[in-house]
Amino acid sequence: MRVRVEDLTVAYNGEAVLSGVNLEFQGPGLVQIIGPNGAGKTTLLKTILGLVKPLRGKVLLDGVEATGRPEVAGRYAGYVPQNPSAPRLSPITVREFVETSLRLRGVARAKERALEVLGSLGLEGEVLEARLWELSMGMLQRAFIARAIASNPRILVMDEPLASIDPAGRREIAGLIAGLARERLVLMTSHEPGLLLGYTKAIVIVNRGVVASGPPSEVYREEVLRRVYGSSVSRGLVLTGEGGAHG
Ligand SMILES: Nc1ncnc2c1ncn2[C@@H]1O[C@H](COP(=O)(O)OP(=O)(O)OP(=O)(O)O)[C@@H](O)[C@H]1O
Repeated sequence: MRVRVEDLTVAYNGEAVLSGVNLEFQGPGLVQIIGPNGAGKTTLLKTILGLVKPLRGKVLLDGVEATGRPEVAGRYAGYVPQNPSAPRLSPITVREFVETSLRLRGVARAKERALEVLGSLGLEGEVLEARLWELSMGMLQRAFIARAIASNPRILVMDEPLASIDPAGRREIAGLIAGLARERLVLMTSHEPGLLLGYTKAIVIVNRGVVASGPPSEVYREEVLRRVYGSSVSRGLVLTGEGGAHG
């Protein structure tokens, strides 16, 4: 479980949003990608997943080139997108959501596997037959995590999984993420890195490029953060993770 990004430059409509990005992560463990709004965090994740094709550079997942190739990246990495949502009134149930994704991948015993993975995330009993769109944000996040890990990818990519969830639910999801990162490489973006700091092996600060990358003790320091966030650090939004700095 290794992610390597080499000399990545990504542009939208001719304007670079990430330039000269070089990163390497080895799992298992949790990597938190932080940075101001519009810094390019989601773009970095989508490029790692092959969903965005860079102008220049390479993405290697376990040594296999996945640049601009979501069908290759999808064999190595599961993805929980930002603000997961289900179309209102859609009839799909929680169980079907995960089971269908496994069937599409040709996984045998899809129903059993779906129930197993949903159960491991605390989704069981009546909730399995609830419509996806009826779930609370915390439950919906769990269903999307279940779908992302159901086929056992070695890498899990999550885009702001703690956003839009109430504080109690956020602590529960943070606990789940810490557990998931024991067995796989988890890359997540966050505006609240403080909540999982004790479980984090590396922090990457992105601001249209990589500003800093390394263990929290080296990177998650006021003097480094102040360069990127300016005064919001002194208001405690970033250092404590308790603020409302959502994007
Ligand atoms: N599909 C797109 N087409 C054009 N511009 C885009 C596209 N996606 C993102 N951008 C722009 O690229 C920049 C980086 O966006 P990105 O979503 O990667 O940032 P982010 O760090 O994830 O932000 P946030 O914390 O607000 O979610 C922003 O200026 C955004 O407006």
